[in-house]
Order: sequence, then structure tokens, then C-alpha cells
Amino acid sequence: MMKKVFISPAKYIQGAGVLATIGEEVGKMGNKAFIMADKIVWGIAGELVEKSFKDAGVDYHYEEFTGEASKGEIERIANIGKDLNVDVVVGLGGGKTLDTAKAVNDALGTKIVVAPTTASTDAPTSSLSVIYSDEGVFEGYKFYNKNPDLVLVDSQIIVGAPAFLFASGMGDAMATLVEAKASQKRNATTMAGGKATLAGTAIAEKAEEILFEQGIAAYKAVEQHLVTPQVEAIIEANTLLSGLGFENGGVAAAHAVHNGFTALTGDIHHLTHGQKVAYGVLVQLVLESRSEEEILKYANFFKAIGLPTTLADIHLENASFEDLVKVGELATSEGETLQNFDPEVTATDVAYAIQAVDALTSK
Ligand SMILES: NC(=O)c1ccc[n+]([C@@H]2O[C@H](COP(=O)([O-])OP(=O)(O)OC[C@H]3O[C@@H](n4cnc5c(N)ncnc54)[C@H](O)[C@@H]3O)[C@@H](O)[C@H]2O)c1
Ligand SMILES: [Zn+2]
Repeated sequence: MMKKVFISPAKYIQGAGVLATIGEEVGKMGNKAFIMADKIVWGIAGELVEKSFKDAGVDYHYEEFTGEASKGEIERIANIGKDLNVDVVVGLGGGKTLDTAKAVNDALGTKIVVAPTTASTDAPTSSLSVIYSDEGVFEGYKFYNKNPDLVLVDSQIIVGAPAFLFASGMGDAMATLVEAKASQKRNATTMAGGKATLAGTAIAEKAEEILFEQGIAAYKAVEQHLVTPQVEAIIEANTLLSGLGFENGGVAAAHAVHNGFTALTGDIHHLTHGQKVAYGVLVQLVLESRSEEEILKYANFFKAIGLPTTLADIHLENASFEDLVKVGELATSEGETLQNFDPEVTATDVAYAIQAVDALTSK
């Protein structure tokens, strides 16, 4: 049966200072919150969040997230939650914390509030988690039957995070239309579980338009920790537009290449999701046989906001060809979204494309 599917969170709130309302918002959904955040994020936002819950008279328990969205960490936190009789899970932090919170929510059957403290990925709005081994190697996607009940994005907190995280979110968001177009060319099924809607595609298009139009100005403002209209536009592009766009539009080669990179050890591990995805976008453009002019349009944008465009930038300048083939093997493996792009692309094709990007950009 040919069916189109569109999914989204129930509510999205964005603005400077909105995190102060989290207690009140959670109070509309339940009586006891189960908050997870890592040490860094809790140090930044914990006091504000605790005050908000106390002011709203809503009970909560805080649990520290230790850093990897892995089966073990999800089970550990979910088990703690089971004994606490919580009814709302709150994820506060970067993509890995949010993915863990979504998985914990699924295990507990509660409601979920997602509060990103950086605009580094499009994880906040989606109804899936990306799961890794404890060592950080990509394992797979975990799908849920609903998106978050609320996504709460405090722009003031976002601009306090390092600018490279904000740029990383633009790398992730730039993949959205590029991958949606490729996936739709083959009429592939989207992450939402059906064919793409016009709405999903229109949102992906808007994400790219806003990035090219406002991205560099927003990046420069965030370097100075300023909340400006451009910054608000890019926070929305990185979070809401990219999130709805990728889930409802389709995913293809760029993210498969990102996942492939996790097969390698070494300094590439220190790159963010969005930085690796940015390089993956360029790799996909090469695999699509796009013109030099088109590829450089994306590459120059990435360069302007400090995203990687060369093998040296991703610490692979000394990688062997065999290593790049390993990346290609994981990227082209069964169940990977490269299948949406073209199932005939081989691991060697991917390795060549990774090198070809460098040849184009490192002049
Ligand atoms: N589920 C989805 O739909 C989806 C989509 C995109 C990405 N992802 C996943 O998201 C993960 C990447 O997320 P990420 O790039 O945010 O990395 P991350 O979750 O590891 O967070 C990066 C770092 O940012 C820090 N941080 C967060 N807010 C901060 C702030 N305000 N100030 C200072 N530091 C702050 C965190 O402490 C952490 O050390 C990957 O696992 C990726 O697969 C999931
Ligand atoms: Zn992504």
C-alpha cells in the first residue's frame, strides 16, 4: 500500500528564557518528573531547572547521564525510573542525552519533555534514538510510536554553548534537504514509516534556504553569545525544520557516511555528529556527480562556519585506503540509509568519494 506519513512533536516552544517555564509545562502533564542531564549541562542549567520545578510545585528526581546513548546506559537509567513512580521524563542537554531520555521514556511509558541546551543536532523533535555501543560505535536506530510531547528550546542557553556546537547543528541541518531529495528520487520510505509528504519536503527546503541566507551571520552572533533574529532563525532551522524535515523527508548517504566514520578509532571520534555529517554531505554530493560549483557552494558555507571539509579537518589525512573502505563497509551495510540512496554503491565507491571531497576542497 502506498501511504504518506507525517509525524511531529505535539508542541514546540522556542525563545530566550523559556527554560524557566519547564516546571509549569511539566506540571500540565504529570506529577513527578525524571530529569536526566550530564554533569556539564546540569552545572549550566540545573539551578534554573530546579527553581522552575520548585516554583511550580512539581516533584522531580535528577539522574546524571554518563555520556553514551547505549543499551547499558538506557537500561541503567530506566531501572532507576521504574522505582520512582515518575510520569514525565525530561531530557536536558545534547543529542545523546535526548536520545537516552527518549529510550527511557519508551521503557517507562511516561510522557516526555525534550529540552536541548545546544542546537547541535536535529535530535530533539524526532521519534527515534540513535544507539551506540559503550565504545561509541553506531549500532542502529530505535523507533518509537510517538514524538516528544514537548520540545522546549531556550535560545539564551543555546547561545551560551560553544559556537562549534551551533555550527554542528547547521551541518546536520544542511544534510536534511540533500538527503530528502536523494531518498525521494528512489521513492524510499522515510524514518516516519511512509512516503514523504509535501509538508515534509517543504520543511526540508525551508531549512536549507534559511541556512544559506542567515547561517553565517547567526554563527558570528553566537560566537559573541548574542541572541539575534538570525540566531533564532537558525536555532529553528537546526532543531524544528531539520528535525521534521529529516524524519518526514527521508535520509540517504550523508548520515550513512557519518555512521561509517564511527567504525574508525582515533581523533575522528572527537568530532561532533554534525561535523561528520557535514563531511558526509560533501561525500553524497560527489556520489551524486554534482558539479564542482554546486559542491563548493556547500563546502564554502561549511568553511565559513568552521565545519570540516578536508581529510585533515576530520583527522583522516593519514588514514589508509583500507580504513576508508571500512567506513564504506559500515555505510553500505544492511539497513543503512545508503540503501535509500543507491543500493549498488559499494564500500570502495564510498572510500573514493571521501578522498574526492578532499581533492576538491583542500586546494
Ligand atoms: N534521534 C535523532 O533523531 C538524532 C538526530 C541527530 C543526531 N542524533 C544523535 O545525537 C548525538 C550527537 O549529539 P550532540 O552533537 O549534541 O553531542 P552530545 O550529546 O555528545 O553533546 C555534546 C556535548 O555538548 C555539551 N553541551 C550541551 N549543552 C551545552 C551547553 N549549553 N554549554 C556547553 N556544553 C554543552 C554536552 O555536555 C556534551 O559534552 C549523536 O549520538 C547522534 O547520533 C540523533
Ligand atoms: Zn543527524
